Order: sequence, then structure tokens, then C-alpha cells
Amino acid sequence: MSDGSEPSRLAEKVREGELRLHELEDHTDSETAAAARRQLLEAETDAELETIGDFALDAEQATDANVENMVGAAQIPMGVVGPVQVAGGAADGEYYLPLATTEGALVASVNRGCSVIAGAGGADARVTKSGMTRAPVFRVGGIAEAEAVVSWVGENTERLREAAESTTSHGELLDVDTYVVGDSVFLRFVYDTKDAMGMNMATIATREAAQVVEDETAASLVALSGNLCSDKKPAAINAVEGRGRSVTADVKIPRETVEERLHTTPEAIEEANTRKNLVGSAKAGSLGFNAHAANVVAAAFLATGQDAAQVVEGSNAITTVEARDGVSASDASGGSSDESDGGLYASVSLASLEVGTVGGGTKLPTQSEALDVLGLRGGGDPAGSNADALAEIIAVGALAGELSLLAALASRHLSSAHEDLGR
Ligand SMILES: CC(C)(COP(=O)([O-])OP(=O)([O-])OC[C@H]1O[C@@H](n2cnc3c(N)ncnc32)[C@H](O)[C@@H]1OP(=O)([O-])[O-])[C@@H](O)C(=O)NCCC(=O)NCCSC(=O)C[C@@](C)(O)CC(=O)[O-]
Ligand SMILES: NC(=O)C1=CN([C@@H]2O[C@H](COP(=O)(O)OP(=O)(O)OC[C@H]3O[C@@H](n4cnc5c(N)ncnc54)[C@H](OP(=O)(O)O)[C@@H]3O)[C@@H](O)[C@H]2O)C=CC1
Repeated sequence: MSDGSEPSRLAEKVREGELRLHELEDHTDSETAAAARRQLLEAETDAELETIGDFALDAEQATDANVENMVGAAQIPMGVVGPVQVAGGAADGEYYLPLATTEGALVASVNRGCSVIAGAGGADARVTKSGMTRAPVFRVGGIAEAEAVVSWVGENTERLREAAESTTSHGELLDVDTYVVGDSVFLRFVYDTKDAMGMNMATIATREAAQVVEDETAASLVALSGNLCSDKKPAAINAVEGRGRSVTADVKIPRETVEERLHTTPEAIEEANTRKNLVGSAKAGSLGFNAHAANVVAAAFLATGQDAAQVVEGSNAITTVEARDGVSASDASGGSSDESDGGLYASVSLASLEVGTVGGGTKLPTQSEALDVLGLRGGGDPAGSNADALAEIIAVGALAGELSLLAALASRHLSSAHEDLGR
């Protein structure tokens, strides 16, 4: 880093039109470039950017792959919930889940849910489907040509696989789903992206495959993303077909635990879930039949370096709750322990949770430390197991949030909780 005059000199050059704002890193280190931009912004907006400029991350690393025109860093408070026992297909053990949020009462609520789940012996969780998608749109002459392209794709999936997989040592092409609308052909490529969330990987691989389609058929590529993917937009296709990881967590909680820890009954939580999450969501035309899965998904995404815009897909979740007779506490190994006099079964199924433990924002310092808390930094053994485990733990966090909020609503504690903790 240079002395204090260097940012002023660079800021002046930008002001005089000798340098563009985004070119500063070509002339200095990233930290100095960010300082120069802050000076410019401060002069032009009267804002003071002292705190934005007081960051601990490595500016070189951030500007390498995570941000352009860097001025500093946004800081979000991070809390932690747990420990909670997770018996998953990949996750196995007691976990603390870091959550970054500015919503008071959220961490307390999820923590309460985790303590209830822990008291019931833990939750089960499984990734039931996995596949990151990219769906280019091609122009054809009409439906006859569209049909010919679709047939060619069906007969040449192997060639497309070869082209796609030539760009990655980890990614595997699983499927190519075809859709036709008039003279538009959409090919929805589905990849196993292992421990990467996989959007860059899938996009680069699909570019190669799309080239083969263009070379061998009458189709002409219009856009490498044709929105049937569907990335970062509310879309039924993700809720139905899944995107990233489809993951479910569930738990059985004895009646006494519900009454003591959640101050309500299994029946009241079931009714709140039915009338709110199922009937209310249906009437609203919602894709998310849950209370606030997005809260946990967003906070876990921010803490662990996921792409925050994909909270849109992460909120495609259905919560089910049932008051059951003779319910047994989970024993966190898929079995059950002592029978009690009834209790609660609750589940959350997130259809399209897009997570990774390598790539994207996961490499940054606070984010990778948060992944360390989970024991999930970097690639798993076998590849994909770390991202599966992360999906399962977030699902259990979402389940904890659902339980706690539904209970707060059933016991009429929601507004007082937020009065006490959130303002
Ligand atoms: C606030 C509570 C938890 C109090 O709940 P309580 O049962 O009165 O609290 P408690 O003092 O008896 O503590 C119970 C447990 O909660 C946890 N807990 C308790 N306090 C803390 C704290 N400060 N920090 C960390 N953890 C805390 C902790 O696990 C504790 O157990 P312990 O460790 O003591 O044995 C409860 O009233 C609650 O969960 N309310 C619901 C709040 C909520 O879920 N907000 C979510 C956001 S709402 C929103 O964004 C979406 C919305 C609502 O618009 C969506 C929709 O339309 O539904
Ligand atoms: N391009 C786009 O259209 C979009 C991009 N994004 C952004 O994409 C980024 C995420 O893309 P993503 O592809 O996940 O990440 P990266 O682009 O950071 O690539 C991750 C790479 O890590 C390598 N890798 C090493 N170990 C593993 C492992 N165990 N499992 C899987 N891969 C491994 C792979 O290399 P190799 O392939 O050589 O094997 C993989 O391609 C985020 O920053 C996100 O914001 C988001 C939405 C759209």
C-alpha cells in the first residue's frame, strides 16, 4: 500500500478524466484504488466512508474475483445458533450455524428452534436431488425445425456431454431437458457441480455445448441464459424440478418439549402451519409455502459466502407440521427413542437451495472462517459431500426457524419478541 497522497493523486486523475474509475487497479494496488474511490465518492456525495473503508479482508483477493470498482466492505453482524444434532446423508454430528443478519430476534428465534430440535435428539436431513441448470435459448425457423433440433439433442447427448465436460474437471452433465415455444428452443442443461454452487461452471460448460448445437443443427443461439434455468427469479420450474440441492429436514418433538420450550401445543402449531403456510400461501399465489425459510437461507448465505441473489430460489420451501399420537423423539440416526404421549412432526423441504463450499464468495476470509465453524471449508471427500452437508445443515436451520416462528405466532409472542429484541 502507498502513502496517503497516492489515493488523492489517483482521485484527481479520475476527476480530470485521465483515468476511468474502474481502471485504478491497473495503476496501483487494490487497497489504494479503493481508497481513491472513497475520496472521490466522499467529495461528490458529502458522505463519510470511514467505516466502509475500515475492512479486514484482502482487497487484492476481493477484486480478483468478487467485486469491481471496490470502495470497501459492507459489514453485517454475525451471530451463531446451535449446537444442533444433524443426521444427514452427508452432515453427521453437532453443528453451530453462523448467521449474518440485521434483523433483531432472528438469531434468537432460530437458536430457540435449534435448542428444541437438539432437545428432541436432533433432526434428520437428506439431499434428495442435485443439479445446477443453465438453459440457453435458440432461434429456429419454426416448429418443424424445432422438432428436428430436439431430436438431434436427444440422439447426441453424449457429444454435448463431451463438449460441456471439456471445460471442467469437476462438473458432470446429467441431463439436457428440452422445451419448445413457437420458434424458440430451450435446452435446460443440468450439471452435478460437486462442491461448487456451479453457476460459472455450468455457464462455461454450456457455452461449449451450445456451440456444438449451433454447428450441427439449424438452431441459432440467442442467449446463453434463456430464463428457463431459472437463476435469481421466482420461477415455478425451480420449485417443481429443483435447482442446486433439493433438501429436506425433519424432526419429531415430544409434546412436553413443545409445551415447555415453545409455550404452545403441537395442535396449535399444526393449525398455524395449515392456515398460514398452506392456505394463506395458496391464496397468495406464493411459491413458498413456509413462514420465513428465506430468513435462515439469507443469513446463512451471507455468513458463508453464497450468492445472496439466490435467496430467491432458496425460499421455494414447503413446511409441513402434524400433531401426532405416540410421537417419539428423533434420535438423530433415523430411528426413534422413547415413546411419549404424542407430539409434533415437522419438516421443511427446500426445493432449490444453491450452495457451494468452493468458489464464489466462499474464499473470502469471514466467509471461509464461517465455513470452518461448520467444518466445511473447501472441497469434500467425496467431491460434493461438503456442499451436500451445508445444504442439510441450512435445512435444519430453516426447520428451527419455522418451528420457533410458528410457535411464536401460535402463542401470540411475535410482536412482543420483536419489540424486545428487534427495535
Ligand atoms: C424471541 C424468542 C426466541 C423468545 O422466546 P422465549 O421462549 O420467550 O425465550 P426464552 O428466553 O425462554 O429462551 C428460549 C430459547 O430461545 C433462545 N434465545 C432466547 N433469547 C435469545 C437470545 N437473545 N440470543 C440467543 N438465543 C436466544 C435460546 O435457545 C433459549 O434457550 P436457552 O439457551 O436459554 O436454554 C421467541 O419469542 C421467538 O422466537 N419469537 C419469534 C421471532 C421470529 O421468529 N422472528 C423471525 C423473523 S419474522 C420475519 O422476518 C418474517 C415474518 C414474520 O414477516 C414472516 C411471516 O409472515 O410469517
Ligand atoms: N456465470 C454466471 O452466469 C453466474 C455466475 N454467478 C457467480 O458464479 C460464482 C459461483 O460459480 P461456481 O462455478 O460455483 O464457482 P467458481 O467460478 O468460483 O468455480 C469453482 C471452480 O472450483 C473448482 N473446484 C475445485 N474443487 C472443487 C470441488 N470439490 N467441487 C467443485 N468444483 C471444484 C472447479 O474447477 P473445474 O471446473 O476446473 O473443475 C470449479 O469450476 C459466484 O461468484 C456467483 O456469484 C452467479 C450466477 C450466474
